Amino acid sequence: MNYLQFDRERPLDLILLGRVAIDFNPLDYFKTLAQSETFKKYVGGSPANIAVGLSRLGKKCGFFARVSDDRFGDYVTEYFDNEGIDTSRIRRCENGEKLGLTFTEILSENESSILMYRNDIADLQLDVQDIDEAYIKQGKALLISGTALAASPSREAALKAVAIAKRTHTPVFFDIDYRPYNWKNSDEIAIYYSMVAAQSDVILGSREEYDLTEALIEPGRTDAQTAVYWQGRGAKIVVIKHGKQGSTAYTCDGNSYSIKPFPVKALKSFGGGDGYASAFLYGLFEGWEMMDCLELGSASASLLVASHGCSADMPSVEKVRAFIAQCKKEYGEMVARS
Ligand SMILES: Nc1ncnc2c1ncn2[C@@H]1O[C@H](COP(=O)(O)OP(=O)(O)O)[C@@H](O)[C@H]1O
Ligand SMILES: O=C(O)C[C@@H](O)[C@H](O)C(=O)COP(=O)(O)O
Repeated sequence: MNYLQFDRERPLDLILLGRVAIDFNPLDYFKTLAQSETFKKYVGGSPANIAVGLSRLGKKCGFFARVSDDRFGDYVTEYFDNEGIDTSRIRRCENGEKLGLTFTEILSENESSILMYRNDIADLQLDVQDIDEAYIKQGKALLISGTALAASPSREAALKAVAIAKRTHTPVFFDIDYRPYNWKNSDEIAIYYSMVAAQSDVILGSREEYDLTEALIEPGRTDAQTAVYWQGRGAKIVVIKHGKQGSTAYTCDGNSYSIKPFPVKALKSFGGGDGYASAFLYGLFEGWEMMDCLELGSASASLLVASHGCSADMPSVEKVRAFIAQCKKEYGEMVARS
């Protein structure tokens, strides 16, 4: 069943709004951040990773962002150009704001953490004037990354993009993407997350992220209650992720579909969410059955947690399919589905 109607005439598949940043992942991992001495640089930022992921899967992405007016701004923009992402709406900051830097710590395969440098941050300078209807009308869907709601002027820019998307019948995807940095308090998180969730067609988040979103409405909901509530406000698909336990997609016809991670030797515990989102959304654009969307998402997530990078390790469709086939051969057809 197709839960979403995409206008196939529009040239861009997904337009994303949010941060483009830089990750520094330790090459001498399984040590503390203090002990690690050598880091590899990658383009990062959850929505940037998703854009790269979707591009590698063959979809055309555009991006609303502000980046620093320096060599790192050049670096991320050139990287996007090389990946085939449209950078016509990526603008430079005018007052010296800097790109976000994320240093990661990989202590063991399931103990990772991230340390973000986000003061005077470029991505939150996205302005209402950067958002134009003509561009949004070129996209089959718009993705809002929740961190863009943390402060003005990016907050208003994101809300303007959602308003235009609604008016132009552009489906809205909301990746809640909670990062504690830059938020002032939990009330603001709940207010702005719930405002965008109520206008979204697809919502993706962890249980913790839905708890933050629902804090002023009704704390302590179950996953099923969460799904029913947002579907009552128009969501067609509500995806709730539980890390290594797997994830469930609740669809507006009252069904739910669950998937588990594909078995893999993990290297780190971050990056899975972005691999998952890009491959799951790819399946939606292709009009696949929900279980097939989840399977591709979960398999891509497994490949990402087994990789050193995030953006740089986003797989092609062929690579994910080969991985799924290999797992089914080794563990049986129902691997991840049972
Ligand atoms: N150790 C792991 N092995 C395999 N897959 C994993 C592992 N940890 C997470 N994943 C996959 O990554 C997905 C997203 O992870 P999760 O922690 O829920 O979100 P996020 O990365 O956005 O915080 C999970 O639904 C799962 O498919
Ligand atoms: O989102 C960021 O700004 C940092 C990411 O690039 C980072 O690599 C990461 O944490 C990925 O997160 P996840 O996919 O949500 O686990």
